[in-house]
Amino acid sequence: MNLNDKIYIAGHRGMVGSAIERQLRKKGFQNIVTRTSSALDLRNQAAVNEFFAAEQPAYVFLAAAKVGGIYANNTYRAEFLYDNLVMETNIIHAAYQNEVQKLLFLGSSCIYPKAAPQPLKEEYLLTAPLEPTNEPYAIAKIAGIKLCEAYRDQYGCNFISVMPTNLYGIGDNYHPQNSHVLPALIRRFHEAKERGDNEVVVWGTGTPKREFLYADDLADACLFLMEQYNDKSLVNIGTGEDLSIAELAQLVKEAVGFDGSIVFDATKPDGTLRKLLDVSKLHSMGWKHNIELKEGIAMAYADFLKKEIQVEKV
Ligand SMILES: NC(=O)C1=CN([C@@H]2O[C@H](COP(=O)(O)OP(=O)(O)OC[C@H]3O[C@@H](n4cnc5c(N)ncnc54)[C@H](OP(=O)(O)O)[C@@H]3O)[C@@H](O)[C@H]2O)C=CC1
Ligand SMILES: C[C@H]1O[C@H](OP(=O)(O)OP(=O)(O)OC[C@H]2O[C@@H](n3cnc4c(=O)[nH]c(N)nc43)[C@H](O)[C@@H]2O)[C@@H](O)[C@@H](O)C1=O
Repeated sequence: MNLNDKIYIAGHRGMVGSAIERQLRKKGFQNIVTRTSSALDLRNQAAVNEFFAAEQPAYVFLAAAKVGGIYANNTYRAEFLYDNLVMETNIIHAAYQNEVQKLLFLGSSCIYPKAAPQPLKEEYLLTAPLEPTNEPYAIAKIAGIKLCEAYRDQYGCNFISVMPTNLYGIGDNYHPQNSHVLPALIRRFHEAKERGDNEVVVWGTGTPKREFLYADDLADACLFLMEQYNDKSLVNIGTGEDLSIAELAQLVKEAVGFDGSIVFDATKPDGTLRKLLDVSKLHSMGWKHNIELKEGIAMAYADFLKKEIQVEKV
């Protein structure tokens, strides 16, 4: 990518899109095109075609999606399938028609089979059934991967797919039900501390294990791959380290400074028991994450507090 190339970030207001924009601007890229979802609904094929024809971006980061945690995925199953299928299909087809030089598609670690061996290697895709709570989202993401592969095979498009692990960071979604576990726990422990509660409820048994990557590290890896990687096969992006939800809850409790106890609500779903990514492919290319979990949680909590103060002021 040259510094004056036109780059479109789909989903630039989201946690990942905004981190990609920060990284690009830090490196001196200025010719960045963005649209909010109200200015351009990416489910509208005619509007997407019109946008690409007018703007003619050279590079595309596809970070727009319907995103959420285990409850949202399991509840809004139709939206997670429909919105994601339509958005990625519209963008990938328009990128082909308008001769975009390179496109990076963001998938997710949930595309791998529920019972796959750990750590999850890229070649485990489509080898066994998926986790039921997020099957619609995973099917949409797998379709996105297959679109990138098919447009490469048939038309020679340089479209690549990356599979991030669970992410967190600046601008995360703190919705009490729809968010992912890390922002949900930051909010729940913080509110419990403010109210002086004795306990905090954590969903599930606490035994599932998850891997967490700070969004700015993910953005750095996306830029690295946009510059360096031109192959058909997917690339996992993570830290290669995981911990149990009970251990994560303890870390968040300490970061927030909550004194009470943690209780587990086993009536809530655990989801996949483990989904640790094998990141040896990315490491062998020379990329490794920078921000460790404890430091990242402290930064995410600081961002949460800043937003909470802003909301109080309005
Ligand atoms: N968060 C995570 O833990 C993980 C995320 N990912 C992937 O990373 C990518 C980004 O996720 P993340 O940043 O967390 O998600 P966010 O929910 O923070 O951001 C999603 C973005 O998508 C845009 N968007 C949603 N619907 C539409 C629409 N109909 N038309 C136009 N834009 C739309 C939103 O735009 P606007 O703000 O303008 O409404 C928003 O900026 C996704 O592909 C996700 O699947 C992968 C693994 C884990
Ligand atoms: C990124 C990834 O995100 C989703 O998958 P997930 O990894 O299961 O995501 P999660 O963050 O919501 O939960 C992780 C674990 O944590 C537990 N848990 C405890 N307490 C809370 C809690 O308060 N909220 C949430 N959400 N989970 C909680 C929860 O029960 C589960 O065991 C996918 O649907 C899919 O979209 C995807 O790709």
